[in-house]
Amino acid sequence: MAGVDYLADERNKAEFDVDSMKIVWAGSRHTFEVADRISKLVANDPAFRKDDRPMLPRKELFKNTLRKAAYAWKLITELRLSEEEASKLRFFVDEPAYTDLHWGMFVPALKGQCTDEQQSKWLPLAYKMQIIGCYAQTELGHGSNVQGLETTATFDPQTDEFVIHSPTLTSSKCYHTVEVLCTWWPGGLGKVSTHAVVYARLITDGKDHGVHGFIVQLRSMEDHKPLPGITVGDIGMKFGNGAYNTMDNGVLTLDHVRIPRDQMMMRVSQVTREGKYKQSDVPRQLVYGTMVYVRQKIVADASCALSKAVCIATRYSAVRRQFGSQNGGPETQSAHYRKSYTGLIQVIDYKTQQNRLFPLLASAYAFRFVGEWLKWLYTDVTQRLAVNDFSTLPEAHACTAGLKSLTTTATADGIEECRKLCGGHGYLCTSGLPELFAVYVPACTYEGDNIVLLLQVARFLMKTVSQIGSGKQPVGTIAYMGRVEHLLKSRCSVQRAEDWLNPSQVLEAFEARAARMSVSCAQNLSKFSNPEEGFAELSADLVEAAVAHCQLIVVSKFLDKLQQDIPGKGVKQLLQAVCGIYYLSLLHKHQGEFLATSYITPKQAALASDQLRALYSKVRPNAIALVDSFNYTDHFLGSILGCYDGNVYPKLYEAAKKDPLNDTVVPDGYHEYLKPLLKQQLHSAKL
Ligand SMILES: CCCCCCCCCC/C=C\CCCCCC(=O)SCCNC(=O)CCNC(=O)[C@H](O)C(C)(C)COP(=O)(O)OP(=O)(O)OC[C@H]1O[C@@H](n2cnc3c(N)ncnc32)[C@H](O)[C@@H]1OP(=O)(O)O
Ligand SMILES: Cc1cc2nc3c(=O)[nH]c(=O)nc-3n(C[C@H](O)[C@H](O)[C@H](O)COP(=O)(O)OP(=O)(O)OC[C@H]3O[C@@H](n4cnc5c(N)ncnc54)[C@H](O)[C@@H]3O)c2cc1C
Repeated sequence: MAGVDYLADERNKAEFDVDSMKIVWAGSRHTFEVADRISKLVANDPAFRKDDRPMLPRKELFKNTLRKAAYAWKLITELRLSEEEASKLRFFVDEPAYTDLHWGMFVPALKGQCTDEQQSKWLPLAYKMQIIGCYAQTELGHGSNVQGLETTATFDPQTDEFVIHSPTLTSSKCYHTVEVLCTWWPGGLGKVSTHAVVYARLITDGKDHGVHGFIVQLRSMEDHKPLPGITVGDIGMKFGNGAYNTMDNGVLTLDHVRIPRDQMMMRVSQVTREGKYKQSDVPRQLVYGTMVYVRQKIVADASCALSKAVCIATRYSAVRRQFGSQNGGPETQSAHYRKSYTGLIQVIDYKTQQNRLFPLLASAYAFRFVGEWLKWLYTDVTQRLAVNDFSTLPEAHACTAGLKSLTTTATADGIEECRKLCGGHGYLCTSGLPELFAVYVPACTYEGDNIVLLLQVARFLMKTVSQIGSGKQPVGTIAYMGRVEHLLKSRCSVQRAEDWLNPSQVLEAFEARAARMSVSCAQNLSKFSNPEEGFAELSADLVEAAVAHCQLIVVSKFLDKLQQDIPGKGVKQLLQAVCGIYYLSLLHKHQGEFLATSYITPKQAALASDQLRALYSKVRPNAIALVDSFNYTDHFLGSILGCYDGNVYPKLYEAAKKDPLNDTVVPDGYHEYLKPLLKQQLHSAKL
């Protein structure tokens, strides 16, 4: 029944203006309009079909990705799309590809790590895609420990070149096999990139200056073959069908490969013609600047991935019915469902479903707003760095690392929860959820393992606690530590469930919990004579303190957002309810910490749960409208369960018919393997 909207009744229940919410979600009217136009352009172009991905063999899958990326580039140039429109187009094509690394890491590395002169040489080539680049940092043996990288870049003053080399060791520990220390993992490296930013230990005159970035040409611009000394290829299939296998993550060995001296990225430090090493007036950590940039991008991306999963699970939860009476259904049902499902309960009305789904819906909004704020913080730190103000760099590192960790962990777990919320059908590839999970879950590992990153936050917290009383006033996201004395002794004043809607009360609860956990860790650390030993021993507690701090940031940025002027009927009220669900569900989940740090009492925790349930009821009639506000096309969602019109069952049935296994009624292999087996059983039965 084309044209029927099976979710129309749900949409009619909305108590807020969806068009206004769409603009809040997008960030501005302009961003909304660009996204809306470009997403439709992609959705309406059959060249960007993606429903066949789980079925394609790797080679075909990869070739398809190359085709789509080339076609996307053709559109970008022919339609003269702006940088913003082009990046939206790649986003809505929704297929991991070498272009993510080219635009997402290679270009930012050139911008952040190269001198102006170097940028004027390399950036125009990269912008026109006359060269394609990747970010080659991780080695087979070293990922998290960047300081431990073993590839070397040795300056040769005779020729004014660097010799880049991946060492090969014969390891007796490894059953006498050869252990190759190569670059391993970079996306786009395996089959596509012509160039790479390679991270290697800089050696001049026998002295090791640590890890620096170098621009290395990998492949011939004539025939795409690897240049002399370079061995390069794909590292093989990764988790899931389709999924991240569209990406050519690669392996690279460099055997005494020579590059000109001016291909060392020289913004942070330089090597002169005479081979002298010079450090600019900027902190060495700026070599890690590209990672800070990408972590900030990943936080913004988390809300996209989580909102997709939540949109699918919410729409399907309104369509799906289980149990209930056969006689007389809720009056809000559409004619179609009244006829076939009279009286059955929509699974979204089960409180247990709401208790799993609505906190994820709220997290998607929370991550959206914290992502917006983090983008601001990143822009701010970049502007400060340009005028040699490095004061906010440690906070920017802690925020990007911590929020990357928090949001990607919650999003990966959230996508899997959405799959379960969709029952059996969630396990079908046509639900879109298995592929979404498989593509998303490595975000917990790439750009810094999430635990390793939380430990960086913990170091920042311990440093801040150790400076309390020294006269150095903590600022920004850590300013609450300046009020630590008050936070250590204050008590929650909540007396009624509604008191949990008071923003200043909520903020103090999250601040007190975070401050108390950090101070407790610092006190325990001080019992160790060797601080590094203490840090290692207490690392599990430190990670929990870091999570508490990061959750405080997300909550406070959501509350800040609500202080702004938000136009549109009922929009602000709904966002207040969504925000309440976000922080109260966190409070409920981490009740043990709020209670153990003695800021709240068990009675106040119970009142928080009462308020949370009340907010579920407030959000329930608005749930479909809240996910419609993401403004996702059916193409982008890539899910039958999440389709806009809710007409799930016929679509599932049709899609199943199209599975290659159903091309024939009798399967291939019947004559070889099934028939003889069945014959044999028949024979023995007769005996
Ligand atoms: C599906 C698509 C999603 C896309 C989303 C959108 C994104 C767009 C583009 C992305 C496209 C595709 C996604 C795939 C990309 C994946 C790419 C990669 O994975 S690249 C490789 C990334 N590798 C890592 O992240 C390694 C992790 N390790 C580290 O970062 C560091 O080594 C460390 C943080 C663990 C620190 O190590 P450590 O040895 O303990 O410390 P150091 O001595 O190095 O540092 C001392 C000092 O420096 C401070 N520090 C550390 N890092 C930074 C930093 N980045 N910025 C500023 N300061 C930093 C640290 O705090 C210490 O400070 P002190 O004051 O001395 O305490
Ligand atoms: C899909 C994908 C794409 C990638 N793309 C790129 C790319 O484009 N370019 C690139 O250079 N790299 C890339 N990588 C590599 C990625 O950045 C690293 O895998 C990542 O930084 C984690 O490092 P690791 O693999 O060494 O993990 P490990 O550090 O070996 O982690 C293994 C375990 O040890 C734990 N651990 C490690 N150190 C500590 C510690 N100090 N304290 C406590 N626990 C610890 C971790 O928590 C984890 O549980 C990619 C990886 C993936 C999966």
